[in-house]
Amino acid sequence: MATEHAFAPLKNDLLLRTARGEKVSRPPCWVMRQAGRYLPEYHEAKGTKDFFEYCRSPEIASTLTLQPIERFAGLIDAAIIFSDILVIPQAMGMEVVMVDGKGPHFPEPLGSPEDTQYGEVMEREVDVKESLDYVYKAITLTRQKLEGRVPLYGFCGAPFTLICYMVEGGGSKIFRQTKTWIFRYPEETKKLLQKIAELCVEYLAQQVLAGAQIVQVFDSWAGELSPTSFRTFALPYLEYICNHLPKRLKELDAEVVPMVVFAKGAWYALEELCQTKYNVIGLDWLHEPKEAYAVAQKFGKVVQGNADPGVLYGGHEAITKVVEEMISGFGGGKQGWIANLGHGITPFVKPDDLKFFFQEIHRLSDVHQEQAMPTKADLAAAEERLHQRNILQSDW
Ligand SMILES: Cc1c2[nH]c(c1CCC(=O)O)Cc1[nH]c(c(CCC(=O)O)c1C)Cc1[nH]c(c(CCC(=O)O)c1C)Cc1[nH]c(c(C)c1CCC(=O)O)C2
Repeated sequence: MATEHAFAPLKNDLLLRTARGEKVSRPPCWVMRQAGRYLPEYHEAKGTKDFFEYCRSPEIASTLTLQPIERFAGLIDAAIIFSDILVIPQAMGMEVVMVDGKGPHFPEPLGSPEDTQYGEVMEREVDVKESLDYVYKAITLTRQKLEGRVPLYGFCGAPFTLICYMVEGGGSKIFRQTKTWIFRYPEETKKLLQKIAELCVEYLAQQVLAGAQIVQVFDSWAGELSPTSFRTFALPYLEYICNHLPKRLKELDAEVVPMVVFAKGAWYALEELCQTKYNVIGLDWLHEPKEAYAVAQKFGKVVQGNADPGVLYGGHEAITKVVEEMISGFGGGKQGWIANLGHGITPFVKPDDLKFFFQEIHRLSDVHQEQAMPTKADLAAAEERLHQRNILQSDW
């Protein structure tokens, strides 16, 4: 095993054990975007600096990563490195700025494959090991500062979601450019997706070498695709990543860590995602916990999610109800479930309401009687419902 860095032993291994499918005493929890704008200490640390400037500073990135770990000490079971999915397009030579209150902006998005820019991007040699060195340094420093309190997630954006940003130039409502690319230029789109998938493998491998203990691939825009388009432009590249990362890690003499996939909005692809080599399948709140859990159990997969992030605006009673539904739906919470929101935490949430969400996960999983695992009849019923929904979807 590569011993490039010596880190303190892990004191809380609930999440890694759950990700590997083991039984645990309670469900591990964390939330996507847990280091972010809802935290007053985030704004304090950030000052007036540019977003990507503090992503590039290992000292600042590690400080921000640790903020929720310190605030929610004893309640939270994982850290996620403070960075952004758009560092890959940056490594590919594209300029990305973060506009306050608006989100990411590419001053020169990728034009059509008929432009010379496409050829340039395709031919450019990209060295993610060198150009994203600051991310690996931030990971190593964060592991040192964590002193084994909780494990650290590394992450990247999925190829499809990354090309959405690269061609749209930012967020979008109608995805005009993305849809033009996939429907008008499918072959060129696939070549670009493949190039990005290869970069993702190397980028995640380097994150693990630097100290990431689990990795997550965010396909945040998957839900913009039809099931057929998802199978053509998203799934094969998600699969490329999970099929190649373990091999690359072995080559580098690094530990093969658990892999998480989060394809937001792709509820129709749950079974297909369960058939990949990802260990954990991230769920958004379009999934009914009980139904998704039964499907995942059938394939021996762990799930992560899936409360509607909006419940954190709804006060204690609403939070308790959603947590109850998750715990009973996800088999009692002692195996096969990492508690999380169904997408990133949103601005304006009161940190104490997130704290209450975590406390309720601890409290209710403790009082919850050990549940029987789903029966064969439960599994068959869940499968039937899923097929019904797929049939309905293809009729639309
Ligand atoms: C789509 C996406 C992006 N970035 C990311 C995704 C995938 C997850 C998802 O779907 O939400 C991933 C991401 N971005 C950030 C993290 C940090 C780690 C964490 O706490 O989860 C992670 C895991 C920091 C961030 N990334 C961003 C902020 C806010 C920056 C600020 O205004 O201070 C943070 C803390 C900015 C960002 N970055 C991005 C957008 C669309 C925005 C603006 C909108 C928003 O803020 O929610 C791209």
